[in-house]
Amino acid sequence: MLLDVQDITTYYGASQALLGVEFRMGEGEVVALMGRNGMGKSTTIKSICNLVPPKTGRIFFGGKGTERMAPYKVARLGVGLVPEGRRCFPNLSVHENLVAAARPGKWTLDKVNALFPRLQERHAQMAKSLSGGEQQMLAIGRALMTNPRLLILDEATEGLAPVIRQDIWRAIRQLKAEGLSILVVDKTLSELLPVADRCVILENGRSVWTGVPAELTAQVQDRYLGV
Ligand SMILES: Nc1ncnc2c1ncn2[C@@H]1O[C@H](COP(=O)(O)OP(=O)(O)OP(=O)(O)O)[C@@H](O)[C@H]1O
Repeated sequence: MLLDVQDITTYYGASQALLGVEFRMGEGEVVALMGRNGMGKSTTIKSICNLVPPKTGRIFFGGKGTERMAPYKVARLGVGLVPEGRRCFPNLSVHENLVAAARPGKWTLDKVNALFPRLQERHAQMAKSLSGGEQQMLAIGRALMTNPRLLILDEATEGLAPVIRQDIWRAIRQLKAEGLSILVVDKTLSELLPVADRCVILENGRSVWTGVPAELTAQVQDRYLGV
């Protein structure tokens, strides 16, 4: 078991955002975390990273309980987060952004450059002058440079041009093929479902459905994803 989220509840001040989320991920699995807007997907991710620590429940990463662990320590255990809004260092170059994140492992500068040739072509450019899609690639590249055991992608393709989205989905498929464990939140089901091994659906801060993509019938989609 790589990640074991056990019945967590999470608050923002007095307001409760998660009322009981549980799911597990095995090594090498791609899990799609789904649900309508505001149902708790980002909060679940922030809870896993201890950016907003859960109040009750437990989270184990690689068998280790992460409660009271500082976010950087959770990252060091091997959780690589690409947060919503693709944060990079704006005044560092592409190259500097990537090497600043580096930790030893199979993901090197060369490998990231091969995954995203657009980044290689722009290695000396300041991150702030990249397009939104290129910044997203840089954010993913940075996370990979930490050589994570689990990559978390929160809306990594949102608001990007179609060609760039294709590049990012191609990269995600390649990462899966290489055996990387990925927890992914994304609204494009036509891309997400073929790559997912399993889906976890949240509703009002609770995990309410889990299954393989083939079980995600139109009925289930209507009920929980309501488009
Ligand atoms: N910083 C915050 N302070 C207070 N409440 C918050 C904060 N962030 C999120 N919430 C609330 O927590 C609940 C879950 O939000 P969350 O962002 O986790 O949902 P989500 O499923 O990721 O939605 P979206 O797809 O819209 O990002 C919502 O009711 C939201 O209003």
